[in-house]
Amino acid sequence: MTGRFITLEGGEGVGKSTQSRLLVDALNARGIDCIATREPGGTPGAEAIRSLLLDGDGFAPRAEALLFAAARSDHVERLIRPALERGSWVVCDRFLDSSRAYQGGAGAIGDDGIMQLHALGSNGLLPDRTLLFTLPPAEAKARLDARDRGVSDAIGSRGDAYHDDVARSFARLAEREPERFVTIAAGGSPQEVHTEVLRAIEPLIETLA
Ligand SMILES: Nc1ncnc2c1ncn2[C@@H]1O[C@H](COP(=O)(O)OP(=O)(O)OP(=O)(O)O)[C@@H](O)[C@H]1O
Ligand SMILES: Cc1cn([C@H]2C[C@H](O)[C@@H](COP(=O)(O)O)O2)c(=O)[nH]c1=O
Repeated sequence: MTGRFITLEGGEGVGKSTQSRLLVDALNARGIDCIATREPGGTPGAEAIRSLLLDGDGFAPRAEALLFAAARSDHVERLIRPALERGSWVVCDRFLDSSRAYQGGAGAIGDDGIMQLHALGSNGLLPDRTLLFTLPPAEAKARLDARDRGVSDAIGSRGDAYHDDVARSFARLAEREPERFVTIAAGGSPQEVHTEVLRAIEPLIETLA
């Protein structure tokens, strides 16, 4: 029996980490073995790459895309695939679609380039369901200001035009793959958004019955 692989995607500060925690707790409460993880990160090597990518001065565009793909490769091989193979569900805060939106669409690499890296690095693993959270930029900014008090990392600190492009790229991906993506308006309370998350995941839970 293989587990299910769920990813949470969207721009900065839309509530992915909050919803990841609520979802994992809800699945565990239903008796479904489930782990939470994140990208870039999730294994010691990938967390080390995360620090290089986000805490330093940044990289040239191709090096940046390769580093995200390398972190993902280690994460998939050492954590995600083994968990799925033993039947555990995996909830991942960001995955491939972040690379497609940030480095592919908004960056210089393009979608084909990101997908080639993913085919080589992670054998093309795709999630069973991807939840795309959307929020007007001003609301996301207010949440980030309250959380981070003006401090942001090497990618979060890119300008509004870049982040607008990221949001458009995510929307295009969701439009192209409606069988995998569910878009969720993230402007309600955490509990209201969580209700929509459960609605989106219910079909996967029903496959267990
Ligand atoms: N539905 C919500 N309503 C109001 N505030 C929220 C909501 N969801 C999350 N927050 C708050 O907004 C901030 C950002 O949320 P969170 O860290 O979950 O977002 P994120 O998408 O994971 O951010 P990042 O892209 O930086 O990783 C946090 O302080 C969190 O407590
Ligand atoms: C996986 C992934 C992430 N990013 C960017 C998006 C964010 O700016 C950071 C991650 O920070 P968070 O607080 O954990 O959301 O990294 C990216 O550009 N490409 C990717 O593949």
